[in-house]
Amino acid sequence: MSGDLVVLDRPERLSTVVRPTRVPIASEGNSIDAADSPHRGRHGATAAASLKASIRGLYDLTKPRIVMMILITTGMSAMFLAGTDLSMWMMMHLMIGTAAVAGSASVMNQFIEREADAKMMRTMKRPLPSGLVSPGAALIFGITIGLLGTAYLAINVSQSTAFVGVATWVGYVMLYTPLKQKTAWNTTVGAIAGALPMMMGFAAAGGSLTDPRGWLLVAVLFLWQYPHFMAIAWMYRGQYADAGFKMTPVVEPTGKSAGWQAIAGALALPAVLITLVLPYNYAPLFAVLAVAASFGMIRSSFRFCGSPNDVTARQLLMSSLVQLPASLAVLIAARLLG
Ligand code: HEM
Ligand SMILES: CC(C)=CCC/C(C)=C/CC/C(C)=C/COP(=O)(O)OP(=O)(O)O
Repeated sequence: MSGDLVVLDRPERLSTVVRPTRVPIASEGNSIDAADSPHRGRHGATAAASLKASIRGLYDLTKPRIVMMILITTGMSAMFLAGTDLSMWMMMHLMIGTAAVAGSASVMNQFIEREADAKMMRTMKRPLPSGLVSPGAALIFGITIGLLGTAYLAINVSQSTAFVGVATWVGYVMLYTPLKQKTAWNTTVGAIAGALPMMMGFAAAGGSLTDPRGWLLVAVLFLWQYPHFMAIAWMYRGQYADAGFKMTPVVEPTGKSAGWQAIAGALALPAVLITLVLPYNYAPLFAVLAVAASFGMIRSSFRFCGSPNDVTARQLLMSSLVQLPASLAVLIAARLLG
């Protein structure tokens, strides 16, 4: 999910073990052989550098940027329900537990996709295809932080939060990830997994899993992912096809289907936002703000659908990255000021 830097490397450098003799330049996600290093012979320094690089590789496997985005959306959802009653201790526990479970999901996703990731320029520098981390180490790490994170949420936040976390993990790792190679419907399943952390935040703030407000919050993030991901899927359609991923623009190359899906998500989103702000004071004002926050992404979706190309797709991706924080800000403002 992240926009990894692509540094040239040989994809045939696939490895099944962490290579103790290689000193990777972790910041570049690249690596060089110890034999090339001027520090050859300084075993302590070499071992320390190798350990540091392996730790950095495990950290990168968690996809820290998507974890950060998930934490922001989860936290905003909790804030929307709790308002000024929000407990900072609860938030801290929610962030720690959710980061571990979401990080685990990303590690497992890359463990399963390590061969496909080696075929895409966008992902071939990741820790598994580049050989920085062994599949065995990734598997143990992913399972360990997933179990610890789930237990942490159940003990320190609530059992319902932990339950939704597990459902999200299963949806992402066991459904979305294998479906990417089978059907373009994978995006719908991935969007459900991407949106469920909203329900984790809602449940953490004391919300019931049957409260429609929680599901409206889930719907916000679910719908947003269509324009967000259709733009990305168009830009990387060649790489996705090479890696065997059946994204919409791969199976329907005109881009029209991707365009219509982007439009549908972009248009439905403000309707859900308006429904959420209706109960609060100044609802008409916040409804107008919700439409204003959505306008750029709606316009970009129509432009993309009318003429699917790399420029309109990039504009759509950019507008999606503005639209999400703007929408969340409108919701929080309605809750706190309305
Ligand atoms: C079906 C679900 C999703 C898919 C398949 C997806 C995929 C991606 C991909 C491949 C990129 C990299 C684009 C590039 O390299 O140019 C990206 C970027 C991004 N995504 Fe998503 N995403 C999804 C859901 C989400 C969700 C739920 C969030 C927020 C909670 C999110 C936030 C972002 C952000 C902020 C970026 C830009 C920064 C970055 O590259 O890390 N995405 N997404
Ligand atoms: C709390 C918890 C368990 C959260 C996990 C949910 C999660 C990580 C959602 C991310 C959304 C998503 C489908 C991203 C794309 O992955 P991708 O595999 O298509 O991205 P890639 O091609 O960059 O690997």
